Amino acid sequence: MAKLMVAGAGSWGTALAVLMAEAGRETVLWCRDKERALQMATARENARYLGGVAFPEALSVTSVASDLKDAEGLLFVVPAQAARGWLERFREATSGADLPVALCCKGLERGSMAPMHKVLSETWPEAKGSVLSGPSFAADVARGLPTAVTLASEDEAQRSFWLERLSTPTFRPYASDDPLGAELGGAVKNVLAIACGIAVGKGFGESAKAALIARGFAELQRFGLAMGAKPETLAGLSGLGDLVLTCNSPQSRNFSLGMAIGEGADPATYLESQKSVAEGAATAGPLTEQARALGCEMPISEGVAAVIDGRQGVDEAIGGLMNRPLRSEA
Ligand SMILES: NC(=O)C1=CN([C@@H]2O[C@H](COP(=O)(O)OP(=O)(O)OC[C@H]3O[C@@H](n4cnc5c(N)ncnc54)[C@H](OP(=O)(O)O)[C@@H]3O)[C@@H](O)[C@H]2O)C=CC1
Ligand SMILES: O=C(CO)COP(=O)(O)O
Repeated sequence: MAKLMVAGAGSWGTALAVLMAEAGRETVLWCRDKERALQMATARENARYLGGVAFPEALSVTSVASDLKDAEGLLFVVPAQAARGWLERFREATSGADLPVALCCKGLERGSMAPMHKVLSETWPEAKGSVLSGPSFAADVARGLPTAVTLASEDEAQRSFWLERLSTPTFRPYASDDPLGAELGGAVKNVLAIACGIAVGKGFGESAKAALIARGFAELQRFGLAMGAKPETLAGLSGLGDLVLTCNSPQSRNFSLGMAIGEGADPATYLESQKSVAEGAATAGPLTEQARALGCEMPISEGVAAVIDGRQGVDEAIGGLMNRPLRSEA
């Protein structure tokens, strides 16, 4: 089997690269910073984002985008807001090759409101896009803990390509033909995890959190269906599965962001202090903008967007949610 490239040397890209290499697949991890790539290649670990996880022998590191020319597939793990520029660079580096690309980032692009597979088709139309999403903390996957995710593509050949390469004794991808649904679940759950974190940070207790997860899932479904996703995808690993994971653990950066806000932190100041990405913060705006355009009610996500953008304080946003007109649950 030829080698795979993983682009993006944050915690998730590194965990996926380690997973692939541990299973004996020749893997190259691309990092945008030349010096950091050299450091990782020498130290045989990514101390900045995934310290303590040794790089297997089959893993090499590069900062050269054109190394993708020697790869049979790309796992793209760059944060959503930076995806467009890097996809353009990778297309250029491969002269527009029709390469399998699995999109692993979870967010909507600010401005265009586009999901990542749309950004891929606009920037690199020859690429064969798939989506890898689902409940999977990088640290769990890198430690070899059992994990199940969704691998979605409309193209059967692409599903087979990735299922064969991604499955390991501890990592189980399930096939789906609904990349849009798989992507939207991952993008929306990040926004909802911020809301759950806020509730926990405020000390609201488990009942409030359960209510937010259930009403949040109603929002996720409403939005997903309005966008054209399949209901079974939204109720699967990449939707409900990832929502439950992310809304219940401080291991989640989105949940932790919410907790800090609930405890009184200023969102912008907190975000500036973090090296890790909390995708929900940037996705809340485009998500709610798109929802409004579709006439789709998302009051929890609206509250998160207002708090993140500084339009509302936390107490005002919570008051807004609790005082909405009474309605049916459906
Ligand atoms: N961590 C996880 O458990 C999971 C994460 N994901 C998704 O994976 C994606 C990547 O997140 P993750 O690996 O966690 O990231 P981390 O928070 O661990 O690290 C941030 C990464 O983003 C990079 N980055 C920041 N700004 C830019 C930019 N402008 N251009 C290119 N790269 C940039 C950083 O590079 P640098 O160090 O050079 O700044 C670094 O590699 C996200 O969409 C996330 O939602 C999905 C599933 C699980
Ligand atoms: O997507 C994730 C787990 O599936 C990781 O969530 P966070 O980005 O909130 O850490």
